[in-house]
Order: sequence, then structure tokens, then C-alpha cells
Amino acid sequence: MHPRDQTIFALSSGRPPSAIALVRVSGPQAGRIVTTLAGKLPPPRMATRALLRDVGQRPIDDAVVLWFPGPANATGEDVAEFHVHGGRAVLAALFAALSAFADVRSAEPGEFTRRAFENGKLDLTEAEGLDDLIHADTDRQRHQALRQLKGLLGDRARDWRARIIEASALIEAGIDFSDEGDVPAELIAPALAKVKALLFEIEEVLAGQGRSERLRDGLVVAIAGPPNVGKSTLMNQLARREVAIVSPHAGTTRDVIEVQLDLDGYPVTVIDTAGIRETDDPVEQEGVRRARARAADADLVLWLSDSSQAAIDHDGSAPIWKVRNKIDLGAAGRPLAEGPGQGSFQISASRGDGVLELISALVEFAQTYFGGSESGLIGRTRQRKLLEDVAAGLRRCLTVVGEGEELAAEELRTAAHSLGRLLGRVDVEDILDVIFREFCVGK
Ligand SMILES: Nc1nc2c(ncn2[C@@H]2O[C@H](COP(=O)(O)OP(=O)(O)OP(=O)(O)O)[C@@H](O)[C@H]2O)c(=O)[nH]1
Repeated sequence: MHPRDQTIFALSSGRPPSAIALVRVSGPQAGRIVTTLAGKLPPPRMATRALLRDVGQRPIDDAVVLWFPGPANATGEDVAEFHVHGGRAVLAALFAALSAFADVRSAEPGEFTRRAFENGKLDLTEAEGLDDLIHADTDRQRHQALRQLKGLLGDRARDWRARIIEASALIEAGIDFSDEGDVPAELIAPALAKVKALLFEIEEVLAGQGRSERLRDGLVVAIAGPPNVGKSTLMNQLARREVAIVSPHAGTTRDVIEVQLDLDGYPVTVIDTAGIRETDDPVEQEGVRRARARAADADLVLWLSDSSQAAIDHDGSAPIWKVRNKIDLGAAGRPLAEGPGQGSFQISASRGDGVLELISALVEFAQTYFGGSESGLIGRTRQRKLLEDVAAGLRRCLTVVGEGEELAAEELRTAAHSLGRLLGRVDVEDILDVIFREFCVGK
């Protein structure tokens, strides 16, 4: 039997022990399983209390059972839900009872959602949104994932695809005519007008996004600078907890320490890098190398110095903000050369002076970077890349149409194909495993 035709089950709620655990079953055996374990098939979609018994009539647990006959449900197959007490032994007994049925097995990660996708219950952008919602840590991540799950991008993509197909039908009609003589402009002109309007819309969506797909991973801010300038102290201030070891000796942060922050709903990973310095110690050299590499990949670098004016020693394309630390020592004979300006801050990491201003500036940076996630339609790099392909195809269509309508029609076909891939409707076998593997078991 093909694995797809087997009945699957999984724990869909959190790690045991828990007060209640939810075990879902999906597939052709679901009805038989419920009837056997609960003694009868409950009315559809009605929570029904039942004493579950295994095939040998040994009691498993007092449970609430729900029966959702397919296809009008989440996966499109017959589905049963068992709400049992969330103890490990209860679950072990229930899983053993389920596994005793022929053609029933535990589910792979994301397999329920994959079946829902394959049965047309949701498109690929919605499935991705579902996964993102489950993994959302911050409010903006949740918001964006919910938009995807509601099908906002999917709906737009379906509409664009339909319009591309209309435009290409007009051009193809023109090509058919042209066999008999001239290509009628009244067919080509409206087709090109449609393509132009579409291109405008898609470009607008792409431009208005900022880098909203990065909301999933978050922004990376590196704190870098010479040894002993207070990098770990600043990190602790930002995290408001002791994550990095603060010590008065130079070179304490050997490796890269990270902390995840939720800055006004934006996920931000702050990394505290080892002090960048000359050293002969191979272990320290390795620390410095990693620190440089990690800082080079960051989206923003906070270059920390103390009052003694260290020059910036950093490679990478990210913007660098100069942060002068230990301003509390400034009065003691080391006057501050310059006041704060664009991307330049004066703080005392140990006392906390100026740290709130730095945090507000980081929030502002995140807002600009993500382009205001209110308008975020694109949730993943996969989606952005495909939309960029579509826009490029439409642009090429407008350029090549002068050389021949066949070329233009071909570009439109490719663009429609990319939208089909975005929705997961065509040619996606290669990516489905990758996408669904990221899901939780039981979803
Ligand atoms: N006076 C004063 N001292 C500070 C301030 N910030 C940090 N320090 C002190 O400076 C010393 C070094 O701080 P760290 O945070 O360990 O410095 P670091 O840059 O992480 O050091 P490395 O990991 O060695 O590169 C500690 O003794 C801190 O207490 C500040 O704003 N004012």
C-alpha cells in the first residue's frame, strides 16, 4: 500500500505530561478505529465522551472523541480526534492500540498538512503560513503568518495567474489570425495593457515589502569592537539578563553569544562577538575569526568603543552604528569629542544611560528594514524569488513582443508557471519534502 493511502496518527498537542493531550488520526481507517476504540461512531463534529478500549477490550482512558468524516474537514480524509489525559503511559497505550490496526502508522512531520495540501484544502502559501504561525515567536511574525494562512498572497497569485492566462489567450488568438495575414492590433494591444497593469501591481507588492520574508528568521545585530569596551555589558542591558560573562579582563568573550530579542514585535538576534584584537593565541585567533565572520553577515553592526577612540575595523556590507560606551567616565578627564548624530550613540552600558535611545533606534531600523509588516504579503524567500521571476517574465514579454508574438506568449506561459509553483499547483515535487519536513509532527 502506498504510504499516502495509509492512515496516520500523531500527538498534535505539546510534550507530555500535560493536562490534556490531543491525538489526531487521518485516513481511511479513522472510522473503524473510532468505532473499535470508543465502542461506537459518534455523531459527526460532536464532542462525545467515551471510555477508550483497545482491541483486547482493555481500558485505555476516559476520553473525549470527535469524528470528522471527510472530505469536508481539515485534511479532506476521514479524521478522528482523541482528547485524552496527557500522561506518557496513557499516550503509550493509545499509540499501541492505534498501531495494532493494519495500514495505520505514526505520521511524519507536517503530514496532516501535506495531505490537506494534496487534497486541495490549502495552497502552498497557506501551508507555509500555517507552519510560520506555529513557529511565530513575536507578534509581527504571528500577524504576518496569519495573513499568509488566510490566503492573502494565494488569492492575489490566483488572480494574477488568471489574468496572465487571459493575456496569453489574446496573444495566441492573435498568432492564429496572423497565419492568415496581419496580426490584429486589437488583440495584441489589450493583451499588452493587461501585462503592463499586472507588472505594475506585482512590482508594487515587491517594492512595498521591505524584507518582510526575513521576519521569519529575524534581524541580526552584531555588537563588535575592541576588547574590553563593554560589549557583553551592553548585550546584558539589551537582554536585561545575564547572558554574556562580563569580566574586567580583556578577551573574555571567546565565542559568539546570541540572544533573541522581541523588539516591538520584531524578532532581533543580537550577537556579542569576541573582542576584535591582535593575538597570538590560536584559540583566541579562532574566536576573532568567528566574530569577524558573524559580524560580516549581520544586518547591522553596533561598533562599540570606549572614550579612547578606536578606529572601526569591520568588513561587510551592513550599516555600522558608532556607539561610544562608558560615557560615565567622560567627566573624569576624557571629554567626549563629538555629540550623538546619525548612527552615532553615547551610552553607559553599565549604568544604562542612552540604552533606551539605542533600543528605540533599533526598533526604527527594524521597521524600515521590514518595510512595515502591515503590508507584508511575502512571507518567504521562495515566494519572493518566484514573484521576481514573474515580474521579470512580464517585463521580457513587453520587450520581445516586437520581435514576435510567439516569444511574448512563451514569456507569459513561463510567468504563469512560476505563479503555479508559488501556489504549489505545478511542478513542486522537488520542494514539497523540504517545506513539509520543517513542520511539527502532528500538524
Ligand atoms: N565605567 C564603565 N565601565 C563599563 C561600562 N560598560 C562596561 N564597563 C566595564 O568594562 C569592562 C569590560 O566590559 P565587558 O562587557 O566585559 O567588555 P567586552 O567588550 O565584552 O570585553 P571582551 O569580551 O573582552 O571583548 C567591565 O569591567 C565592565 O564592568 C560603562 O558604561 N562604564
